[in-house]
Amino acid sequence: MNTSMQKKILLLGSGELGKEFVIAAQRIGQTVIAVDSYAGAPAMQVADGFEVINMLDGAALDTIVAKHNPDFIVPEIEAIRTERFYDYEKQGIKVVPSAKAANFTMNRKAIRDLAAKDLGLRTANYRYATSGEELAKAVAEVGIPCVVKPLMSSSGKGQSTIKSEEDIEKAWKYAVEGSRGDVVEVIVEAFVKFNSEITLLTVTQNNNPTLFCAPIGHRQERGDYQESWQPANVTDKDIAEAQDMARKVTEALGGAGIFGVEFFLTDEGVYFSELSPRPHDTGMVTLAGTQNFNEFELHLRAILSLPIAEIILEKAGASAVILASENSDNPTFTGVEAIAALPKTDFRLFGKPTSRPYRRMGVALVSDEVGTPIEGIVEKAKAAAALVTVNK
Ligand SMILES: Nc1ncnc2c1ncn2[C@@H]1O[C@H](COP(=O)(O)OP(=O)(O)OP(=O)(O)O)[C@@H](O)[C@H]1O
Ligand SMILES: NCC(=O)N[C@@H]1O[C@H](COP(=O)([O-])[O-])[C@@H](O)[C@H]1O
Ligand SMILES: [Mg+2]
Repeated sequence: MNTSMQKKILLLGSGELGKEFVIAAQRIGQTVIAVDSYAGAPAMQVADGFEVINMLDGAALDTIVAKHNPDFIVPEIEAIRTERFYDYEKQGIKVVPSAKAANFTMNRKAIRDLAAKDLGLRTANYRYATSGEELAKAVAEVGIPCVVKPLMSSSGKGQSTIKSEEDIEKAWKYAVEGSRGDVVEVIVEAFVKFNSEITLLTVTQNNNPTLFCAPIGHRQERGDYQESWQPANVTDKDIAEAQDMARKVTEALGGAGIFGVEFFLTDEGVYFSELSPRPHDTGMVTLAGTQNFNEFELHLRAILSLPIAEIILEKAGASAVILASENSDNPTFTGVEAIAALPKTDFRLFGKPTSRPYRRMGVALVSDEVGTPIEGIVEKAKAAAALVTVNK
């Protein structure tokens, strides 16, 4: 029997999250083939091999799965022909965290219906629409203000808030343009007036109990995260409620790996929003050394069925994004010396070969002793990120 710990991992999606995952995997001798729709993607720069394909093309996926015959398939983005995953699972390949988890979260409808209808979790009131007319009817039902999102999108792409009836047509067009898959359908959610929002990193394991990280707070603009911090200030009651919901939804999806479960905290209690069956962008704060294992190391350990004795909060920390402002085929950075000179501060530049307005190109990371007021750490991270400029 081959008891080699060295496994072959096919990573589907090769952005900044994938890059850190590959680095974690390389450190313990794993082999990773990184896949994305363009060459030179961040994770490809550190992987053993790479493939450039359209991951929504099932035949193209089949070809590379057959070519590499991996032990594990690790999805890193949502827009993948995830229906194929059920077959790969039948062939004996481990899909992470499970074919069902990747397939259900690719489409907001599947995961929202599972959470709200099957599991009875508290969510914003919602409807679906497949045309501008249906959207107008849906908006009338959920009420204004409301949020419109393509069923297949992430990082806020195609998302807008309807504040009056005049916004409906614009919201429909914007959602169709921002949709990533081939599905022309949107979800309309009642706007939740939350006090704050959190990501609860939840680690499901093959032979051990589910573990939770300290909650991560974050602030979003245009549906995309700007700063995140850990630990977030959350009452014990809200934590218990969020953990209970995270446990229910991750159990229903199955498999082993890290999940980023997103919640809104309101005066009426905790609302489930959505989840990533993989490391979460707001979880990049763990790269500041806030925990004994960062979110990428936790994902890897769970996948390989390596025991995780405990997750310890070792530092308080914050991350702030470094965004591009223009299109460029050769982006460069200024201010790197300035950020490097700051105490208790670190940074990542992802090495994305091109830039576009608002594309995330790097992240600033600040940490301090547990108990240090988190607001001050977030301000430091924002100031650090602001030192770095992406030039075209
Ligand atoms: N119903 C809602 N009420 C209030 N705010 C909302 C609602 N839905 C989304 N938002 C805001 O927009 C942000 C992004 O929404 P959501 O997480 O659904 O988008 P996404 O495109 O899946 O983003 P990502 O892939 O980065 O997680 C939320 O974190 C929240 O700040
Ligand atoms: N919220 C999801 C998320 O943060 N995903 C991360 O962004 C990359 C895409 O970036 P790009 O659009 O700049 O190529 C993805 O590959 C993943 O690492
Ligand atoms: Mg989200």
